[in-house]
Amino acid sequence: MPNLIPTQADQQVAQCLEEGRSFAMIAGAGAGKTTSLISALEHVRKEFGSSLLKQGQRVACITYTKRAVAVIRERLGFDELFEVSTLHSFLWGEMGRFQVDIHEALTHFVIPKHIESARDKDNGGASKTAIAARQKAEKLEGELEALADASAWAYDDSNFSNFSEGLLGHDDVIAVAGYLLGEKSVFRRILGSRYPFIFVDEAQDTFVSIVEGLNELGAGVGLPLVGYFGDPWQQIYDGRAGDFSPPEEGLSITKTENFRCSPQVVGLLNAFRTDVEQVPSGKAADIEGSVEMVLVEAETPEGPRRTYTSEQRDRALQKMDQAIESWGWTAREDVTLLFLVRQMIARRLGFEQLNSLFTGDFASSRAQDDFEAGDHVLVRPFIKLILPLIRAQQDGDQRRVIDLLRANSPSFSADGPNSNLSLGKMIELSRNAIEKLEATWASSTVKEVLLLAQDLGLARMPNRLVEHLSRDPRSEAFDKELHSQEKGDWLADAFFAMSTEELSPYFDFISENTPFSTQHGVKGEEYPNVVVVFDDVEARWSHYNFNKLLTPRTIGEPTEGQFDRGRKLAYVCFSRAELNLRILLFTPSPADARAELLSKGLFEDGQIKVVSLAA
Ligand SMILES: Nc1ncnc2c1ncn2[C@@H]1O[C@H](COP(=O)(O)OP(=O)(O)OP(=O)(O)O)[C@@H](O)[C@H]1O
Repeated sequence: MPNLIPTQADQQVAQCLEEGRSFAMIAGAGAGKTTSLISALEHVRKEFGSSLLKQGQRVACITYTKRAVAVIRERLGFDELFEVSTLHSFLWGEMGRFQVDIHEALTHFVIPKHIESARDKDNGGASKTAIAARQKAEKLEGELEALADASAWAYDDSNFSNFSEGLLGHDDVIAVAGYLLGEKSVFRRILGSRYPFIFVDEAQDTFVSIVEGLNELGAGVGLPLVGYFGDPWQQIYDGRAGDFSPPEEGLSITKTENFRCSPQVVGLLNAFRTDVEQVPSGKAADIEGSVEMVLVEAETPEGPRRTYTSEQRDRALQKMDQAIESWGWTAREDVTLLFLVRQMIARRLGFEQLNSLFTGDFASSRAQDDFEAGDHVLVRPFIKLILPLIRAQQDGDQRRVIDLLRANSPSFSADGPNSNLSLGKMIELSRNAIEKLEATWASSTVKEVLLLAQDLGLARMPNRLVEHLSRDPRSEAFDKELHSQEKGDWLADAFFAMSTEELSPYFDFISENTPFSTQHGVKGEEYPNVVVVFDDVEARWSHYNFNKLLTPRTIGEPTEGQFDRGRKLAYVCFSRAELNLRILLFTPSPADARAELLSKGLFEDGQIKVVSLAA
């Protein structure tokens, strides 16, 4: 990267690398943690690279997302010296050979723990929860018994394990790895000799048992060395290491620069967070930005389960629009709006029913996650092919139409039935097919469109989807407990019966073509102008309460969980702004909230505006 400003924290890291001393770099938002990580890796390459390679050793760099893996690999020039992977794939790659130990971990530790937690939920009574927990425990006990001679374990890139088939899901890979790192010194020794340098990016999001195991590996001075980079205040998912520390005799390093945010935004970050005092640095230090808080009087929710009705949601959005207009930010492309929940975004963009369906009773938490990622089996053909095709056709982009079809469509793929046609003929055929699809789109149900796409051989249909399409709709009334394993059928039936109208705005949101994002979805991002919208009515009450977090004297004290989760999420959101930050808080008592915020010194008088309902 050009014009990198050297920092004291990076010098301390370099010193640790020379001494073989483990370390943990704690750095606030915008500090350039990725830059520090890359310079550490480059330092190791320069000083120790050739001797490591001679001894068949490599450098491990564990990061959080597949996207980060790609970025780091590229920045290192795809050098074989480095093993850059996500945590799960790194761990599985190293432990997959230890089949006997995996078996021991599962039978002695992992499955018994699952059984224990199911038994804890069973009070011996006849409630549905107790019965379901009992059944789960019995099923697991049966599986555990049948495992006696199972030998081959594989990692199944999914949320759940299937023990009887020898498949481990995400969580259990972590649990097994934690056991091996903690209990099996041979495993630890081999890991340390294969990777004398192990770096962990986003360490706050690593699992506690893994940090504990790595800390044992990297303890003392000399190799192997473990280096963490992270920020405890940016741990926004539950059950992660959060407050990580270096291995024994390792060095804690604090990086105080903020290269991203204007001094005004850094001012708020420093008032909000007291463990690291950041210094505006580099080019950002010379920028003139701004921070403003708008307190909007919130309506009392009148919808089911203390939520807004659609009309109330619209009125809240209108208030937001007024505020945006008052800043002169309406319809600007350089403004990003961050919401806690998607329902508000879905209402605004026009996919509210779709969003409700995939967050409602018929959706498992996995179904919801997949929907949020645009990768649920029911929506996948629309997101991967049908909508991109229609858009490309509307834009007259024939090249893209053909590329999409070649990559995704059974009829037009390289080994498909039309593969030997001339390009002209392909274009003609595809145009006919897409025109048919477009004509059907406006007046048909989702199911009709899917069946047509299947008939035309346009979209590759996942097996689960084909099964749903070919069965009759479920006729019995849905029972939450009775049908908990089959609720996907009701989800599919309801989805198939919808019109296609909401799919297009959902596609735009998923493709990041709108100014909206969720607060959880913006980790690691940076935007010039940010509006953070806090509306507790829209939040899950037990998890987040931003009124209690920011104005406890006015609204009441948050629970420990609300406090901890809320302040980290708020910090992540505030710190995305490079230039200007706006915070919109819906509060039942704007005047009192204003007084409290001023007394806390988070904002100055001119930075807080109040909008009351009568306005
Ligand atoms: N040493 C440096 N000199 C100048 N600019 C830097 C330096 N390090 C990082 N930057 C710039 O600062 C910005 C923030 O860096 P980066 O996104 O890596 O921070 P981060 O610590 O990962 O932040 P966060 O934890 O908030 O996601 C980027 O625009 C990056 O290019």
